[in-house]
Amino acid sequence: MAKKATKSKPKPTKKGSPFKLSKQNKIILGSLLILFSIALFFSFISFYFNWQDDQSLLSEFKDRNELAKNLLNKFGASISHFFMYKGFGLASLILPFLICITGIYLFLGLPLKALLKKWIWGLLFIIWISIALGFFATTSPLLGGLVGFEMNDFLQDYAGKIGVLLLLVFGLIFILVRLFEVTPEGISSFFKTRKEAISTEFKANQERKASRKKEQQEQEEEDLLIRSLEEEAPVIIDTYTHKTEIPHLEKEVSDFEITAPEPEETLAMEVEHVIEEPEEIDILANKLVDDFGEFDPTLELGNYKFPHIDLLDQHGATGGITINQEELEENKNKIVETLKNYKIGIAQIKATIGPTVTLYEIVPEAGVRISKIKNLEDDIALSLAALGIRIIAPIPGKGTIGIEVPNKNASIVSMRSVIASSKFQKAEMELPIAFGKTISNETFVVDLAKMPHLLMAGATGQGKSVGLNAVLTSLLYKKHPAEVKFILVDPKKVELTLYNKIERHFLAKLPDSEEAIITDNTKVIHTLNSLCIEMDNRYELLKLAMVRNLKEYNTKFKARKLNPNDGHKFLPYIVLVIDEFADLIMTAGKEVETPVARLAQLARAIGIHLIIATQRPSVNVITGIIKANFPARLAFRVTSKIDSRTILDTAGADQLIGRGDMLFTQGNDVTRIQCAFVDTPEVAKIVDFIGGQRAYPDAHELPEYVGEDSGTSLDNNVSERDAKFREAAEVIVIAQQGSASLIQRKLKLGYNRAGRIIDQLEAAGIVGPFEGSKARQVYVADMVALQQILDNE
Ligand SMILES: Nc1ncnc2c1ncn2[C@@H]1O[C@H](COP(=O)(O)OP(=O)(O)OP(=O)(O)O)[C@@H](O)[C@H]1O
Repeated sequence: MAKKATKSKPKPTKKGSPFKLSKQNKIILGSLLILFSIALFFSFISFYFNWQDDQSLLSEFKDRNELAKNLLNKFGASISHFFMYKGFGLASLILPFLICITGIYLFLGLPLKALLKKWIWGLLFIIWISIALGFFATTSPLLGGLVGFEMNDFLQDYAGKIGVLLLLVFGLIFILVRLFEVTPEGISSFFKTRKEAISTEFKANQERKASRKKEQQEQEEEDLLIRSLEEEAPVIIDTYTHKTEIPHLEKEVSDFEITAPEPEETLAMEVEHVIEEPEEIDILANKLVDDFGEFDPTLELGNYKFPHIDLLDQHGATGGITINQEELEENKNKIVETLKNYKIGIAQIKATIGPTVTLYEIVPEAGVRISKIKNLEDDIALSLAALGIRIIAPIPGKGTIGIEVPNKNASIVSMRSVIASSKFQKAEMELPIAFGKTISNETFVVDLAKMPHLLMAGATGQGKSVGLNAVLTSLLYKKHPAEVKFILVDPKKVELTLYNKIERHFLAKLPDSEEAIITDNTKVIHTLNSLCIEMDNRYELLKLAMVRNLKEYNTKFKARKLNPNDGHKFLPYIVLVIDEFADLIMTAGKEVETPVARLAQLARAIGIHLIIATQRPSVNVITGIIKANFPARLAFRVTSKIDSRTILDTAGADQLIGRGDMLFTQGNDVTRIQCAFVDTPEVAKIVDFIGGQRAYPDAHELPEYVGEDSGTSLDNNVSERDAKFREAAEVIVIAQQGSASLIQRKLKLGYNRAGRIIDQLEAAGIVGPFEGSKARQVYVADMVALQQILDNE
């Protein structure tokens, strides 16, 4: 039967299991099972009364003249004979119940998972009862059935009667403890509750008696009062009589209190396990999924084709790394020689050849102190006379010392090779990024969603832009336009312009902006604030959906458990890429830092990830608050040790050789990677390929952000002046230099606000008009004059 049902399931959904039934089939199968179980039940019952008469007919099943006495005739007699006589005896009666419950579950479309447990327990019960009946009711073997009889026979041959009895007791304990969760505490608390119930009942009885007695007395008093009234006696006497009676009653009550049970020291609690009922919403969602399949966010661009690997070039690196034995030998000798000069003996040396550098792993002789080698780092590098030597003493978790020496002929790691690698292709990550290859020539793939934000730094010309392109290319190769959106900030205006072609596929922008790629500072501030609004909105949606992160939210939405009418929608990941972050921080200061820090702190759960690149990794660009929220850092070659420390918290990035040689850290370990190379024409080919396909009507729209009024009026309106106006005026007059950046620096203000204050100073006649690249003229000579002007206003 079940087989039939499984065959009738041509579900188009991607993930649906082949055993899934449609709603209609479930109702049909469910009702069939319910009716079958009823038939089974009646045949079993009837079998007990008629089995002796019907037994002779079993062999004459086909003979239509012979009729069985079983309520379901020959069918009933045969099936009962099979289950009750040849099977489990009386215990078989559980079977119709199990079948009936299965039918009900199917009929109502309840989740079938819970059934499995019922069946397992049901079958265990059947076996136990059958053996128990076989054991105890030896005179009527029909009770235990053939199975019960044979099993007993078998077990008794090996364990004897006592053994089987003990086995049965154990089975009973097992069932009671596991199924009914009976515990010694539970039993004692059951008896205690019974005891309590009895004593409460007893107490209540006594109280009832007492109150009846009291009522009687009151009645008598009343009668007395009426009588006394009739006799015109003073009322007060009766009140007294009334009162004196009360202590007597109270005493009686307090007598009962002695019989009450003492309070228990430990209160045993029975925990009732509730079988989870499917929620109304789940039933509806299951029905929707049954009828329409899971929600597919990619459906709108159902024909979208992912870029193919041939869009990327080989860059001549077809044969992988070529090993130059001579070079290896030469370097080894140099290392041994150099260390010998410093009286460091080597016990063992091993080389791992990477695409750009070779790692020589050294085990020093016993007794050599690692700190000695560490102190000699610079001298060793000098003696080896090669650029880009990095000494790792010791290699974390290995107990060896590593010396990385650049190869004479570095091989390019092509983007094509890392994209084609099985590690990337099979990566089960939300936002997989193939950065390049490690020193041991393994493809290095990480999940941006787990990072969750990335800080990139490197001096100019060391491969930062190529690195950014590698990140974007990885995501373009793996993600559908519905799943991820980019926000690209490119103050240099040239690096990321290419991506304009995929605006309507992959980019997100502010509602009123024309260009999706952001190049000016005001727009960046608006976009960052808009992203903060998006973040808050997403958190609200997550809260409503009662989930903790974007992945759970989208899974729930795909399973149609969230109603789009309540504002729910499929939420794509948003990746914000900011190139030249230093430039932005210098011009916009806190106005950029605050939203970036806020996003970095909070946006991880809701799928907004930040990638920030900067040429100058100085502390005023990568401030403490930003650094603290960017655990993943990527350093290309930088110019100084200090820069390396700022970005990685350790030296080393200053020792890199450039051209995509980089260090990546996501916590403690620092990994040296050769960044995959993807050239601009390749990126152009990829974006052309994607851009040439059908797109969404517009770029993904971010929420609208209404910024502070940036309009500048030259009205000298004192009441509308900025709160920092006076301080700014003092700064300008003291410095005798009318520049907005001075105000920005001294008062730690954002670009916009400083600009507004300068305009107000101009309106107040303190500074002159804008003069291009020169600073404005200051019209007030000193603080006294300024004081006068401001006081006269
Ligand atoms: N992974 C790499 N493999 C091989 N060569 C590379 C790699 N990355 C960069 N290069 C070389 O270095 C040059 C400069 O790289 P890139 O333009 O990425 O530098 P940059 O750090 O972005 O510079 P800027 O900050 O001035 O924009 C490239 O033109 C390329 O020749």
